[in-house]
Amino acid sequence: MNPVLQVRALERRVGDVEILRRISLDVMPGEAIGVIGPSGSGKSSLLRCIAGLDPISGGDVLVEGRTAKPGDGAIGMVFQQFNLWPHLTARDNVALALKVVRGMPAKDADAKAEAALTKVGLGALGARKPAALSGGQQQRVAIARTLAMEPRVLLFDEPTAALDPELTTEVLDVIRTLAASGVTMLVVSHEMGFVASLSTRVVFLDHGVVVQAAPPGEVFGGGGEPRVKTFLKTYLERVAWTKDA
Ligand SMILES: Nc1ncnc2c1ncn2[C@@H]1O[C@H](COP(=O)(O)OP(=O)(O)OP(=O)(O)O)[C@@H](O)[C@H]1O
Repeated sequence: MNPVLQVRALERRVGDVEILRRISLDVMPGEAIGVIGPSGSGKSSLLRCIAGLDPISGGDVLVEGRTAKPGDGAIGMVFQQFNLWPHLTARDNVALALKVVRGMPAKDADAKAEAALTKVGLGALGARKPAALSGGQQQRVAIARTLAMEPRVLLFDEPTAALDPELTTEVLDVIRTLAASGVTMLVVSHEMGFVASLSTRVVFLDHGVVVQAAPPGEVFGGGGEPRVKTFLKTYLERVAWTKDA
């Protein structure tokens, strides 16, 4: 089997700051890669470079063996902010790019939008505008919008960071369902339990370098690199402190 996504010696520099340093990663079809690491380690930058949103200074990003180009639809990205059009219904938000970018006839685009909304559990709410949806539902519309474009790889950058804790579960459940159905994805998240249960592999970044890329059992089960262990220890202490507070 060939990798869907190949990241080869990817570098990103801004001025003399090295944000990503020769990152290489092959992602096989159906893999769910959890990307973790300290704040500022380069997680968002990695996803943005893969999606073609940030310019790269060196290396390659290949999707199914071809250089990915921004806007070719091979890679889809879901952000922390949902970025929905407030004046459009959920269905129209999902259908817009299909009509405008893909030139799909309105009837087909609407049917595809309905199917994508159903996949994220919002089949009944397509006629609502964002203001009439919860934050979790709005993020699910954003996921449906990306799914409708049928990308080969789906990137999630902190998809629940803007949500109240009680609304994160529904979004994480949708991502879990997509992963279980074989969608190839990379997920940046600070929710370690979620990353541990979702990922086929976990990539730990620090200072723009991949410190460890291994199955979650290895990374979270005490087999981690020293830097990873320190990070997880601090994370667990913070979670325990938050629970006690
Ligand atoms: N356009 C830019 N110009 C200069 N520095 C940048 C730029 N974009 C990102 N950086 C720096 O690159 C580093 C990595 O940033 P990035 O947002 O990718 O980290 P992150 O791991 O996603 O952090 P967080 O977990 O806090 O979201 C940070 O030190 C950041 O300040």
